[in-house]
Parts: sequence; C-alpha cells; structure tokens
Amino acid sequence: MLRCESLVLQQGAFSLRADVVFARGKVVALIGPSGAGKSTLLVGLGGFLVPVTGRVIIDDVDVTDAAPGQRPISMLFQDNNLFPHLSAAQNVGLGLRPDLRLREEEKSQVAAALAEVGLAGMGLRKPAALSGGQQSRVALARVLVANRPVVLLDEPFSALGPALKDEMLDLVKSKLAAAGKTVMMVTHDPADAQRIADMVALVDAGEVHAPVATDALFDDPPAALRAYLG
Ligand SMILES: Nc1ncnc2c1ncn2[C@@H]1O[C@H](COP(=O)(O)OP(=O)(O)OP(=O)(O)O)[C@@H](O)[C@H]1O
Repeated sequence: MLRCESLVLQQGAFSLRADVVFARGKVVALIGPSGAGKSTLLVGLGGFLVPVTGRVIIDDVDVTDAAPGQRPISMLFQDNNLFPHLSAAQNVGLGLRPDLRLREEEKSQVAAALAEVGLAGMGLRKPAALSGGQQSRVALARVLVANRPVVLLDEPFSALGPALKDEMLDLVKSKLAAAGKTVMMVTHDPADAQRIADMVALVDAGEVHAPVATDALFDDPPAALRAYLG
C-alpha cells in the first residue's frame, strides 16, 4: 500500500495536495488536464522533490526522508533513460548493480529479463541499434530486474505508435501487475487506463482525488472527469 498523508508538493508557484491511499498490487492510472500535477506527484513519490508537508508511507514504512535510490520504487519515463554507450544487457544490468560488476547469476537474470520482454539474443546491441519499441522494452527489462514493489510510469510509451503502445501496456500488466507490483501510470489517453488499470485517480487543479475502480469511473464519470474527457 502506498499512502500520501496530507502531502503537499511544490514546484515554483504550483502546489499539489494529496491525501490518498493506493492499494498494493494494483495498477492505478493518473489522469487529468495538462499542468494538473500528475508528474509532480510521481517526482515527489520518487523522492526527487522534498515535500512542503506530509508523509509518504509505503507498506508501513515512512519513506518521506529517504533518498530516491533508497525507496522501494522504480521509475520509467518517456525517454527511457538508456545510456547510449552501454549495451542493452548493460542498461538492464544497471537495475541490479550500478557498478555493473554482475555475478554469473545476475547476468542470467538480465538475459531472462530481456527474454521476458521479447529481446532474447539482443543483449549486445546498443540503444541506437534498437527501434523505439525495443528501447522501451530494454527500459522495462531494467525495471523487472530491479524488482521493486512500486513502479511509477510517466507516459513511458506515448512516443510509440498505437499497436506498439498497447503491446507495452500489456507487458506492464502481464509482467509487473501479475507479479504483484503497485503500478502508478500517468497517461493522457483514457483508453490506456481502460486497457490495464484497476483504478483511476483523477488529478485536477493541484489535487489528487481518491482512486476509483476504472469501470465505475468511466461508466459514471464525476463532473471533473467529464470536463477533462470533453
Ligand atoms: N521545475 C519546475 N519549476 C516550476 N514549476 C514547475 C516545474 N515543474 C513543473 N512546474 C509546474 O507545475 C505544474 C504541474 O506540472 P506537472 O508537470 O506536474 O503537470 P502534469 O499534470 O504532469 O502536466 P502534463 O500532463 O502536461 O505533463 C505546472 O503548472 C508546471 O508549470
């Protein structure tokens, strides 16, 4: 379970309030207008922004003062954050050991993760020799080997075409959600939420609303969601 207790995050003149609970092992889509604060929430949960007030609690541990690397969290962004001079396997290996001094069993874990995302045998390729979709798969494989309980996704597949994006969303569902991870995903596309999210939390005007079951939300959208959906 991930709990934001009276959390206030500030970026410049903008402030975001969150007093919500995200259930463990669920996929939650964060949707809402541009500038509403979705990325601010993920950056704050990741530990890259010191809260003005409030606490962040993950599985009963208060991580509010923990550095990003000490949090039980992996993050995946649109740019995939791959190092161009490292091979796909090395980029994945960073999820296990930042110094890349991998033991044999860790190298096997990397190879297995690459196979899980459909990149078996491509470990030696550098990112420039991979398509956009394949690069996204490398970044996802790194999240898999890191094996943290919470995964934050900030529009990671929005640069991909619709079919590739759906494939990646399905991988998130089958590899992360099925493994019991708590997944929070920012998206602008309600279809993404309907495809893989158990719950949807609306972020609107600097406030994170409580997550609601996806079907229920879209069957009977509250006024703020209706306004956003147009
Ligand atoms: N580094 C920063 N300094 C000052 N203001 C910032 C900074 N980063 C974001 N903001 C402001 O915070 C507000 C929320 O931005 P945020 O990126 O969280 O919104 P968002 O809901 O993710 O938007 P989008 O859907 O367009 O990505 C915006 O008004 C933005 O201009």
